[in-house]
Amino acid sequence: MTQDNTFDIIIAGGGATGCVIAGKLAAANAGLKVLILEAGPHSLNVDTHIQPVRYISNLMSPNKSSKSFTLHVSQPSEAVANRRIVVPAGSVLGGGSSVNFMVYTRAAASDYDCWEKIHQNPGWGSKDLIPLLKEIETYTLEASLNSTHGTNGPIRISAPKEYTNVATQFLDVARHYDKRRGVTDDWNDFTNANAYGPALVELTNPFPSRYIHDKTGRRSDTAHNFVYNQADNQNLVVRVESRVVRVLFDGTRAEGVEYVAGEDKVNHKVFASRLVVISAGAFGSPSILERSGIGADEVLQRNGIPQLVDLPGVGRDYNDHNVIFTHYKACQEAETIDHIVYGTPDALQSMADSLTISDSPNGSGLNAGFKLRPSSEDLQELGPAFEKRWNEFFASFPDKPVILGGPANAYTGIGPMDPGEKYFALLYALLYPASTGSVHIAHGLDPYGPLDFHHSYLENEADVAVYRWTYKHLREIARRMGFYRGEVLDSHPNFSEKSAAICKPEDGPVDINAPRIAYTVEDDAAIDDFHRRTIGTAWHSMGTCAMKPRSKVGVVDSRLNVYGTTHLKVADLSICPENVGANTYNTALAVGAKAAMLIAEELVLRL
Ligand SMILES: Cc1cc2nc3c(=O)[nH]c(=O)nc-3n(C[C@H](O)[C@H](O)[C@H](O)COP(=O)(O)OP(=O)(O)OC[C@H]3O[C@@H](n4cnc5c(N)ncnc54)[C@H](O)[C@@H]3O)c2cc1C
Repeated sequence: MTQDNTFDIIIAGGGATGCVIAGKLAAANAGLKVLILEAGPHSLNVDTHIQPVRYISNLMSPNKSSKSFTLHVSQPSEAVANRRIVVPAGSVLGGGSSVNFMVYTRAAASDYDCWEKIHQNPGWGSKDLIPLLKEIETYTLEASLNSTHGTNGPIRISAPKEYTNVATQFLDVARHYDKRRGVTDDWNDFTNANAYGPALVELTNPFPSRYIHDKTGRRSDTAHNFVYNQADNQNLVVRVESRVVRVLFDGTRAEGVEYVAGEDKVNHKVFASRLVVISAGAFGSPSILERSGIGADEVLQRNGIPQLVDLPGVGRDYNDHNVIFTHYKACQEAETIDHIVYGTPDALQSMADSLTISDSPNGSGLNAGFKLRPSSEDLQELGPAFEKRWNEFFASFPDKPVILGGPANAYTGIGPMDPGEKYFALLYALLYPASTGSVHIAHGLDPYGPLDFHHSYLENEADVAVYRWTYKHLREIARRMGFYRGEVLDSHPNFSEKSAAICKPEDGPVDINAPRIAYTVEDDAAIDDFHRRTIGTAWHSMGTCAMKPRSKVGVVDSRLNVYGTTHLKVADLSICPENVGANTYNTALAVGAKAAMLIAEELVLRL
């Protein structure tokens, strides 16, 4: 063991959460030796990571598997028409924060309160986490600054100062068609859960606000804002392209980790005198635990790994937000970003400067959105399949939306586009899927081996019912929009030719007061079938090392300690004991800040 191989703290995984933990602790404690081991490459000043405009082309690039993403391929499932679903996870310093869509939404306060009260985690309620989230951000949208937003943190949130006409038209129709809900000026105060938002310039707090620096136009990731900004701190060490195999133990005390690095995959060992923190995300963290002998008996036996701690919760309760995209044809007046989504590298380069500035309306392609809860009338339509779920999970928590989504100013499907045509998409993501899946290792100690991954999308009829209701509701809004020219057939249900719901090209919209389309039982089956054939990930994986009592099959306690071990914590979205009603980067920031606090308390460090 050489001096170079001993650190105070080792962070296994330099993603959204890991960079916050490492950066905060290193910045406040000059002598503290912190090592980040990250499976992916550096992101320092790399265009595809810092220029917001490149996020879609980066994700859609055929080379995405090579560097900054790991593609997790699920087992086929009947509930999704026997497809295997691919879930890309960021694999680069900054993790998801360096590749994500930068959409800024925040959870419901009751999400964290349930973590605290129902799942018995003192210190994790909204009263504890909201102040941390306030501290971490600088929210640059002026007039609507409410008490939950911060003004002095490293993560800068901005909003476009102009909007595409697709966004404004969507919201205009929504506010006139769906008068019950209306348009709000702050989605992100932890309470607002049933409205469209807003994109109309007289309103002050547009949705989605973005994790984009208001002055530089750069992505607000955790790699640059917590780690690369400390380049002169010799005690904060980052080793990239270094994949952690397992934790090394002295008895049940974590004393270091084994990892492989470089083209030749050379094996290394490093040691932590004070703490090992696993922060490798919802796929990586349970895998590292299982390779370390911590997990369910049968999983470890299948992989020939001797058991150190019997912890059957490892890899269970995989959760995600899944998403559906429907596409509509638009007339030529619609402002879309198809040229960006499908742009050549040269075209992207020439647009990059102007499109990274915060004034750009088109930088993200998402300028409006909604968080919706069904009304009592809607609940009738949703029927018995959703009733139990509603009563048990949603009814007592008015801040929990059921579905989140919005219009995207582009064709984001995989089928051919007609050259010269314009499109918009309506996307909708289920926020608290009722069914949960699992992630386990399947190749022994091989850290590159594909995982045994079950997503569980649409395995519960309650989830199927919510999607069916949402499809119908959004189609009514789309067909009232002035730009609407009919549905793109291969991204809608295959209704029978005789159906009143059949999709076809149209010359223009229907009247705002037109009757709703009447769907038959066969039509409903076609909608469900469409959802099963097309549902995909919303890139929000979590829950596989849940913070719950051990008796309730938890993996870590409320101080993030792995049960049955010492000097070992897990800190990333794998610890979420239950889903949140928003995009998940914000919750990763909360977990990072809270973990840094807990570690500082225990190791008597400054923060
Ligand atoms: C394509 C995409 C779009 C998204 N869009 C949005 C959005 O618009 N808004 C939003 O709020 N959220 C969004 N998210 C979600 C958000 O980015 C994630 O929820 C968040 O990054 C999760 O943080 P984490 O720390 O749990 O994991 P990650 O950020 O995934 O970090 C885990 C890190 O661990 C590394 N790792 C894994 N295994 C190992 C190993 N064995 N050894 C070493 N390192 C390892 C990975 O390479 C990765 O860097 C998106 C995510 C993706 C992937």
